[in-house]
Amino acid sequence: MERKGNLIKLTDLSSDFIIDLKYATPDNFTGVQVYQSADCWLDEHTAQILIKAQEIFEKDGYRVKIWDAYRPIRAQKRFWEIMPNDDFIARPPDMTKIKKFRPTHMNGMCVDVTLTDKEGNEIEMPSPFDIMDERAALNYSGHSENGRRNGEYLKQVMESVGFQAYECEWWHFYDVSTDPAPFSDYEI
Ligand SMILES: C[C@@H](N)C(=O)N[C@H](C)C(=O)O
Ligand SMILES: [Zn+2]
Repeated sequence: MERKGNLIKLTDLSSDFIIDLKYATPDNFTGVQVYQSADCWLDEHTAQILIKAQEIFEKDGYRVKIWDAYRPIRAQKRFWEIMPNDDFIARPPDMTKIKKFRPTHMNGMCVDVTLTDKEGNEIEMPSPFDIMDERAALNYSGHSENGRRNGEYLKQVMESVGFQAYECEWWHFYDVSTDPAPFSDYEI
């Protein structure tokens, strides 16, 4: 199995996911392709609990689509330059000073996900991905009933396996059930 530090390629563990990394295409808030490849790298523990979630979703008739997983520090810096807003972008670290790590995309311990039906059609969710305003929050009052219910179901299953939802972005989940790995800057 190919590895980069704590990271593994999700497709080496499972072929059940729909991998659609938005930052490997120009179809994202930056308007340009940021990653060189569409390979989905994750911390190994994070991948294992995501597979547990996927098994639950599959029993309920859904598939998991992944919009983002491991994100190198260099990409996080680019995102922050474009959108320096703590609600929607994690502040890039000063790696010369950092002493304690936490789950982020920069150690492959966060995922941005949605759900599809068995045929791969996205189901209705609270908002489009990376909308970066109050509509991204699951508790925004203007969502459709169906979108809100599906967002709550996504959150409930993800939290049942060891992720924590992020209140400002319904699609973003932290692996809070293991020790955080160091951030890294592998080219992907
Ligand atoms: C940029 C967005 N998809 C995202 O992942 N935001 C969180 C807060 C992050 O940058 O870690
Ligand atoms: Zn995210």
